[in-house]
Parts: sequence; C-alpha cells; structure tokens
Amino acid sequence: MTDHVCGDRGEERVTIPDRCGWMPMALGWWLLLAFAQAGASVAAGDVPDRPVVEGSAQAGSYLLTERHRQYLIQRGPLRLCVDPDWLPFEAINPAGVYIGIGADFMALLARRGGLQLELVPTRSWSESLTRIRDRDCDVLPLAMKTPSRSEYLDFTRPYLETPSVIATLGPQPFIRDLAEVADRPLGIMAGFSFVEIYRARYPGIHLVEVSSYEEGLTAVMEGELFGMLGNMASIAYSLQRMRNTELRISGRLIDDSRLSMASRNDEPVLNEILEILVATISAGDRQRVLNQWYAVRIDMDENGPILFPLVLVAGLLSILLIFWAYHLYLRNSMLRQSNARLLQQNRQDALTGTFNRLYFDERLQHAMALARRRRLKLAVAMLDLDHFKQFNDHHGHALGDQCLRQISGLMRDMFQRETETVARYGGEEFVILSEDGSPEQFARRLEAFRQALKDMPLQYEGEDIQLTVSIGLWVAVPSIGDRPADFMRQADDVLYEAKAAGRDCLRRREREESVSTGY
Ligand SMILES: Nc1nc2c(ncn2[C@@H]2O[C@H](COP(=O)(O)OP(=O)(O)OP(=O)(O)O)[C@@H](O)[C@H]2O)c(=O)[nH]1
Repeated sequence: MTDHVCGDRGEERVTIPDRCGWMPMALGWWLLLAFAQAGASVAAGDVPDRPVVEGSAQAGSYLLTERHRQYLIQRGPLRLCVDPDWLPFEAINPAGVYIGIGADFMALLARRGGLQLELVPTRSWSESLTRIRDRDCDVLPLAMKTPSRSEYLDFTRPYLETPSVIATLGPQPFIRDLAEVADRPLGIMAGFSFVEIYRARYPGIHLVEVSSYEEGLTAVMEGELFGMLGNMASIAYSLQRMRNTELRISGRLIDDSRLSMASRNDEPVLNEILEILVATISAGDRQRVLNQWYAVRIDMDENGPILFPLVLVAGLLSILLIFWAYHLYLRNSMLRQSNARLLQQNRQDALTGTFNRLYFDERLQHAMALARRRRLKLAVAMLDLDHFKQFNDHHGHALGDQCLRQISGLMRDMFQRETETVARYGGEEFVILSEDGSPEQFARRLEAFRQALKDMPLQYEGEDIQLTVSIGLWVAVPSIGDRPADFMRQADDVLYEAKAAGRDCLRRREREESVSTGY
C-alpha cells in the first residue's frame, strides 16, 4: 500500500494510507485549516515588509561555475512571474511585495547563488504564463511540469509537494477518483497544470476555468459548479478566508502537485543555475520556510467560527463511531442469542418443550461410551401412555395435546438431575435416561412417577379423567458392540411386556437377568 502525503509540515510529513479513512482526513483538515489560518494572518500584514524580491547579489558564489557567474553578471536581474493570488504558496500583496512559500525559497536561492531578482507584476497566473512564454519574464518560482509548458519552459527537480483535492457542497460520498464525477461541472484555476492533465486523462471532463479559488468555491456554493478542484492548502486557505462552513473537502485525488522552478527554455543555462541552487535546499531550509507558513495557531476568539464546526464534526464522528460499535455489539449478541435459540429448537420437542429424539439419541451414544469406560450401569426407561388413542377419540386431540404437555412437565419436575435426560420419543411415548449408576433408585422414582400421573387431577367438562402409563426399564453396563438402537430395542421390549401385563405398571430387565416383576 502506497502512502500519500496528506499534509506537509516541513520535513515532518503527516502521511495517511492511500485508502485514507475519514478520521485521518478529518485530522488532516483540522491541521490544514489551522495552517490556513496562519496564512491568513500573514496575508493580513503580519510579515514585515521586505524588498520587492529579497536576495543579495553575491556574484561569484562558490556553488556556480565561472560560466554561470559570467552569465548572471551579463544578463542582469532575473525577472520573476508569479501567481498573484495563491497563498500560502505565493501572492503579490497590496504593497506589491512577492510573498509566500515560493517567495521565501526564491530569496534563499538568491542569497546562495548571488541572483538579482525583479518581480514582473501580473494580474493572474494565466497572464504570468503568457508573459514567460512571450519572454517578458524569465523564471516561475513555483510551477508544475506539463507537456505543453515544456515547449517553452525548463523545469528543475520538484521541491514542493501538495495533495490535490475536490471541495463540494455539503456531505457527499467520498470521491476517490475524478472519473466518478467527471461529467459534472468542476471548477479549476485557469491555466493550472491540471487543466491539461485532467483533459488528457478524462476526455469528457467538464472543467470550468475560474480566475480564483474564491470565485470557484462561491460558484460551488451557489450550485453552478458541482465541485472545485485544487490543492488542499489553497482550498483550505480560501474556505477559511471566506469563513465558509458549508463546503466540504469530499475527495482526495491521486495527483499531488509537484512544484518545481521553471525558466525560459531559450536560455538553458538559467535552468542549470536553478537546478544547482534547488539541490542545495536542505531539510532544515525547507522546514524553516514551511514552518513560517504552516504554523498552527489556534486563537479561539479569532478561529472560533471555523474551529467550532470542525470540533463539532469531529465530535459527531466520534459519537457515530461509538454508536456503530454499540450497534455491532448488539447485532453480535442478537446473533449469539438466535444461534442459541436455533440450537435449542434443534434439540427441543415443539409441543412439550422436552428434549427431542434427535438429542436423546446423541446423549445416549455419549452416555454409553462413558458408562462403558467407567463400567457403570446405564438405565433407559421407555414410557408409553395407556389407551391414549381412546383418550384422543373421546376428548379430542387438543385436550390430548394439553395432557401431553402436563405429563411431560411432571416428568421434567421429577427427573431433573444432571445425570437424567427426559425426551419425547414420539407420539405419546417418552424416554428417560439415567447415568448415575444406581438403577434401583431410578426404578423407585419411576414407580413414583407412574403413581403421581395416575393421581394427577385432570378434569374435562366436569368429568374426571385418569391417565396411566406403562414403563419398560432396561439396565445394562454397555459393552463393546452395543449400539444405542440395541439399548432402545431392549427398553421397548420391556415396555411391551408391561403393556402385555395389563398396563399401568413398570417392568424392569437387567442384562443377564430375567425380567423382574417389580423393583
Ligand atoms: N393429542 C395428541 N395425540 C397424539 C400425538 N401423537 C400421537 N398421538 C396419539 O396417540 C395415540 C397412540 O395410539 P396407539 O399407538 O394405538 O396407542 P394407545 O391408544 O395409547 O394404546 P396403548 O399404547 O396400547 O395403550 C394415537 O391416537 C395418536 O394419534 C400428539 O402429539 N397429540
């Protein structure tokens, strides 16, 4: 994953990943707007007046060759054309002074190379480009290299980078690729390098050239333009100057502005000189220049109107994040609950709420393996209501259902040890598994259940109803080769004997033993 510079404070770069999330973006904007605030103060006159272009002529500087020095002496001052309204990068202030980051770098190089500089005032960047093309000036301190400009300019290596962004009205989905909005009217500074680059890359793009960022941003606010394209620092600076809180930076574009010094290409020696001087810009130099323009000054009185909405947005985003985390937590716990419910439903008999046959068979298999290892007696009781068909026929299926629910409730109440499993095995047939290794006691409790059911008061339309149950109990220490089905068949056989013996009784059989007639 590549990193793009989202904010640049001298050599100390604040980088965020290519897929910039909203949080780093918000932080980036906060910093940039704060930085733009500093720029505004400078434009308002915080910076002491300086000569039209700073720099002392130290002809014979050790950095340049004799040929370079001779050239500079012979040609006289280098004439600069600049963007008159592009703070914090560069501007011409009302006193006619060239100010901004470009001015400071230019002054630095003038001192080092012994350059004499002279500003050629223009009213716009387009005019500056025209004038250097016409050779009315010699150098552009800050310019991006493009194919068409290369026809009349030479460029040094880039020495300043700034992210490209789009500003739109109100919240928009985050724009990552200009192609997403290329068919809508987009403002861009007239004559800017990206006009050429975007037109070549997105043939149908609807670019509207404007003469200043503020003009473009105002058109966005009034709905005439969908968005304004430009570098982050300039847009942030203009938004601050306009005291605008309705427009948003809603996209970071892949192209960053890589700014170089440009010079007329009919005098290539000029580019050689600038290239040598640009190469001398050290990390410390860059930091000193940028610090002056990127200083973060927070004065609540002055910045309140701008900072307050930003702090509000950051607060809202934090709340949104917390809400989202809580929402996920709720969703997860609901999911866990519904999984648990599904599992339960998978195990439960819908009518009676006891375990179902599926679960019982699993449980029995597990219990048999355990009892086999421990040499413990396992007891399986099969219980079948007597003459239930008759009951249904006489009282109706609904009452039959109600009885089944009541009987299973009684069963669960009486057999609720951890070692016991009660399940409805089918129709009016129930099973109880006992794993505690004491079948005698289990048999006694089964008998108590049989009696309790018989005594259970059931009434229907004033008529007393009595239900009885037959129970077959099979007891054995599971041996190798025993399967759950064998155990159940044995229990069923004993139940059959109980039915044959007249119903309403318990019959018990233990492995290697004959059927007992009681317990
Ligand atoms: N109400 C109700 N009846 C059921 C349900 N499942 C099975 N039955 C009934 O249970 C009765 C079982 O009848 P049989 O198998 O002949 O047994 P029985 O009448 O109980 O006779 P013995 O078992 O020999 O004493 C049938 O009438 C089934 O319809 C159920 O979920 N609800």
